[in-house]
Amino acid sequence: MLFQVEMTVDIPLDFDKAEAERIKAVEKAYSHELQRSGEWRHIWRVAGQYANLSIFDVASNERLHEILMGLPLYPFMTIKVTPLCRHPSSIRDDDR
Ligand SMILES: O=C(O)CC1=CCC(=O)O1
Repeated sequence: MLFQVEMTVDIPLDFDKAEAERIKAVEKAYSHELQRSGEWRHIWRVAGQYANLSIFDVASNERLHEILMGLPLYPFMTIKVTPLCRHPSSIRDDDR
């Protein structure tokens, strides 16, 4: 099942800088692991914003929920999820 997920990050300006950098490093490792497994298929920076547009390919809604709840930056994020399905004009074999 494919989902577009937009994550917008908002870390308060007075939040401890070293702790923020630590959380971002853990977030990066978490993301890398899921990208290697294939569940986090794409991640793009939204130009001009501390936000990303990502594509997830997961087995269920519950699995997506589990992944998003596990994001180390989750407490600082606004998340928008859009379910996707194959477009009839797509020529890509992996657009399921
Ligand atoms: O910087 C972001 O957009 C938040 C984020 C998600 C995965 C990651 O490595 O950073």
